[in-house]
Amino acid sequence: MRTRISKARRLVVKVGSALVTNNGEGLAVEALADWARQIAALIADGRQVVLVSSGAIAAGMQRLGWTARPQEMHQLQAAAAVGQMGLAQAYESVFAQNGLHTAQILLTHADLADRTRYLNARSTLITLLELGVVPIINENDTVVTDEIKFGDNDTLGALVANLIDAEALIILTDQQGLYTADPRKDPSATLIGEERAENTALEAMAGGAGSGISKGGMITKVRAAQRAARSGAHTCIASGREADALLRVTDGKQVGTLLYASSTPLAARKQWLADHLQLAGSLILDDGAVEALKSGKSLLPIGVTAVEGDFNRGAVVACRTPDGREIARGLVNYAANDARRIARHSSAEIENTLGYVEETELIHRDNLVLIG
Ligand SMILES: Nc1ncnc2c1ncn2[C@@H]1O[C@H](COP(=O)(O)OP(=O)(O)O)[C@@H](O)[C@H]1O
Ligand SMILES: N[C@@H](CCC(=O)OP(=O)(O)O)C(=O)O
Repeated sequence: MRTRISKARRLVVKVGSALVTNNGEGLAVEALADWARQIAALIADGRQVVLVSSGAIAAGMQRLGWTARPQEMHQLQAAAAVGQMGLAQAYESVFAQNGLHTAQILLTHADLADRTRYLNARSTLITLLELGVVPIINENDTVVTDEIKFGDNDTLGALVANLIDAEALIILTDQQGLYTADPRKDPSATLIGEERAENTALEAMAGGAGSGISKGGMITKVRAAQRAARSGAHTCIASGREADALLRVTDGKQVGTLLYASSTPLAARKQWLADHLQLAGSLILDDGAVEALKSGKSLLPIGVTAVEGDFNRGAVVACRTPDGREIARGLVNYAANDARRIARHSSAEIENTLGYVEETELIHRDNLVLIG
């Protein structure tokens, strides 16, 4: 089972507030430097890593000299804005020592719920990974209200894993992994080695946060693993204080708790598309494009003869034969009006026609599933 995680090429690593800020005492620069060293080794090994880091509020509180976490939203937001500066500076510097660039990405729930913004965030992250940059993500605490909040970064980590089709989510925390009960409260609790992420019995074992500065606790980590599994990612919950934790987990060693997914990211993505009920429109293909799709290729604008409906970039649309039969469906890279303008044109003509190029394909083959 552990070999599944050792094979992962694209990883999301999440580090919690308690670890990042030495239990709220200030940024744990040595710990950050140690994760940067391990992440650099993973990248040198040909892997891609996104880091989701908490700690802005705790670091901000420390900088402002506040000893208790404030209740009021605007004070938390102010602390996060102050702390995020320190967090970004510290990461920039520890990754630079390993010859790596970092990129700061602050997200809200609304960014991932909106199809267009979702695709934009996905493209940006994947571009950064291909450039060998380490994206460092946190919730955009300054603008969040309850409706657009992830609330905890375990959920954010899982959504990022969904977003970029990561094969693994590694959650580093202040415990060795998931225990049968909260070890702070029940000394007889034992560590779970591995379990299917979808096993709902896990939720009953997991409790809330362990310290005043953290948000989620173990329950959000278990739910994050379930969410990550939906897009085919395995989750490992491990101690961020253990030497070489990231390297050992990705080497397939028995570290922490492995909550494994039952399908692969690509299979899960295609299943999600196949199950999609609401189609926002249709693309009518010529015979050549029908054949291309059947042989596993992407859909290029040149093979589309007509565009039906009104949809945005990122919508799920049907691909139909000239006589109207649905043969595939997928996530479209251009809004309906732009798709109409580039239909029947070669990909090289997209820029002249629209004045910009989003992607050379109308639908990429990873975002396309054959029907019937
Ligand atoms: N079943 C469990 N196994 C391990 N830890 C648990 C469990 N239930 C609750 N916890 C608590 O969850 C804490 C980790 O979550 P949290 O405090 O949110 O940390 P982080 O900042 O890393 O997200 C642990 O310190 C522990 O007290
Ligand atoms: N965005 C917040 C993260 C809060 C949070 O989820 O913390 P944790 O439970 O420690 O992962 C911050 O940076 O302080």
